[in-house]
Amino acid sequence: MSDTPLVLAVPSKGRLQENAARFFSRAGLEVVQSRGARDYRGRLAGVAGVEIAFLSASDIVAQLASGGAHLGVTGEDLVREEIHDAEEAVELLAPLGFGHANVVVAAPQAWIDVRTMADLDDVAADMRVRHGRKMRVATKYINLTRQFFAGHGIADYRIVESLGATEGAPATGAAEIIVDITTTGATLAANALKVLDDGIILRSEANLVASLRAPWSETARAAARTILTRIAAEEEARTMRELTARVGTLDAALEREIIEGHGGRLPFGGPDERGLLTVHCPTDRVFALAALLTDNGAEPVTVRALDYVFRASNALSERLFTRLG
Ligand SMILES: Nc1ncnc2c1ncn2[C@@H]1O[C@H](COP(=O)(O)OP(=O)(O)OP(=O)(O)O)[C@@H](O)[C@H]1O
Ligand SMILES: O=P(O)(O)OC[C@H]1O[C@H](OP(=O)(O)OP(=O)(O)O)[C@H](O)[C@@H]1O
Ligand SMILES: [Mg+2]
Repeated sequence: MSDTPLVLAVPSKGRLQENAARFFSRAGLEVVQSRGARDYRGRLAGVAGVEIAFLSASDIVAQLASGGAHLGVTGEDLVREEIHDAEEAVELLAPLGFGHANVVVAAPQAWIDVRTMADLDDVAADMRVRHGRKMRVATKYINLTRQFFAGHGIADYRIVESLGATEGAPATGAAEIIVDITTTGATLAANALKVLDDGIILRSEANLVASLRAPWSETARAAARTILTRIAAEEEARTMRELTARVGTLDAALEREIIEGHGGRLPFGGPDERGLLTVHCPTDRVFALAALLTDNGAEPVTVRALDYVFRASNALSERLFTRLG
């Protein structure tokens, strides 16, 4: 039990596969597929105690919910839809900046008077009173739909479960409206559907998700620490730049301006014995900070991107281990 490996669930198909692979490789985590293995498993090069499970995005959610996987990359939409007690079962450690998609309520464009959920409520009541039947909603997001409609006080409807080509349901007569995921809107447009003005149920993206029900052995915890440390180190490096300049001495006013005025950090403290100062700052503050330094007589100012910034602790690990206790 104390050496139960960490199971890391990685998308093996679909929309998230390529970006997820890129995300791990950027963090220096090389996924190696075991050869000849009977089940679909792999490992992480150079990181002990890790088993990779290659699964679809929705299977990853199921494994995280049951504790069959410790960590995984999957869409928030699937987490919210498929785990009824998501708050207790999992922790969303970090949004990953890819796999963006909205879960939306869409109606036929021909319904020109229907723009909002309130309008939809009128349509539903009307259908019920005048035609004695309920408005049908085609979707695979049954739970998200129920919660959202209830939140808008809409009760006169019936869900028609749809497991593919949901956008076609209004045209075929299987349902009046739909709830589905959309990124570009092209599929909705091709089916003459429109998103209601207040019909965005969830703005989703891929997340790094931890299971709170997995067997968190010492081995699994150590592996998670290694993985999260690399991810955090790459993320910090990617979102900042390092400026170097000879300032001689650093007066208090300039130091305050660097830190408070520009969100800068002095990772190695004040200037070294040669008067060289190293500043880390968010990428969008580089030019302003470089100007500040040259205005204060420091030149030249060099700027570079870094690969990693390793720290003894990071927000991802802290989040996970606080939750695990
Ligand atoms: N345009 C999009 N359409 C659908 N999903 C998207 C889109 N963009 C990002 N995603 C994300 O990708 C996740 C996985 O969707 P995808 O359709 O790729 O799964 P899949 O591996 O094909 O599995 P399935 O066979 O169950 O559809 C979605 O739940 C969502 O979080
Ligand atoms: O807004 P768009 O950019 O046009 O994307 C939306 C489409 O993508 C998804 O389907 P997917 O391709 O994943 O097929 P699936 O339903 O078979 O999983 C979704 O169900 C829509 O059909
Ligand atoms: Mg799909």
